[in-house]
Amino acid sequence: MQSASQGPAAVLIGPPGSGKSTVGRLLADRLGLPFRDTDADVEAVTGKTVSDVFVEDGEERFRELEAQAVRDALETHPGVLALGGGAIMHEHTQKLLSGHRVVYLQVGLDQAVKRVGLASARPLLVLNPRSRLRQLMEQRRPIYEGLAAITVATDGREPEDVVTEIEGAL
Ligand SMILES: Nc1ncnc2c1ncn2[C@@H]1O[C@H](COP(=O)(O)OP(=O)(O)O)[C@@H](O)[C@H]1O
Ligand SMILES: O=C(O)C1=C[C@@H](OP(=O)(O)O)[C@@H](O)[C@H](O)C1
Ligand SMILES: [Mg+2]
Repeated sequence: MQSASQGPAAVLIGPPGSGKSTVGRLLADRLGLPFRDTDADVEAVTGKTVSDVFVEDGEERFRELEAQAVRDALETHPGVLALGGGAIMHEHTQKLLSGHRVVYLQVGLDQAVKRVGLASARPLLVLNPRSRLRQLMEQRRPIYEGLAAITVATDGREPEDVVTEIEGAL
């Protein structure tokens, strides 16, 4: 692994269903480092689920809390950090990410729809998950690409295999 002066060993970005939370935890285990997920941080700070924060406080408030969680983690977390899929839309977060080991997990629309269907509720994808996902992925793709230091395709691959590729690239 490359040595870094500071910051997380890897920061995972990508759309919902790309596997950031799953692959991030496995990568941290593999590296023997702690794992952190900004969605879990927001839940810990608010004492609510991400869905409840969206419904009760609104998306704007969620984005503020998320940006704060990213800022804290980039300063203090030495392990693997998974961001929520939309965290990179925040302009200050984009600036903060430059210089970090940002790993972009790519996923195609079909796979993302399948994976999200299997996972817990995502408030943005409750209605019309396929068309919402397509819209989010098209809007965000240039940003994910622009921030990525390492890009890994995940379609048709097991999480363990994705982890092995990231480990080799770090
Ligand atoms: N490479 C993969 N192949 C198959 N299923 C996956 C893969 N990566 C993640 N999953 C599954 O997809 C769902 C969403 O994964 P998750 O890690 O929550 O994604 P994200 O955090 O990027 O939204 C979970 O059920 C997870 O087990
Ligand atoms: O893409 C998004 O805007 C979101 C993605 C979710 O995280 P995952 O990408 O881990 O699903 C979560 O932060 C929230 O539901 C909003
Ligand atoms: Mg996640």
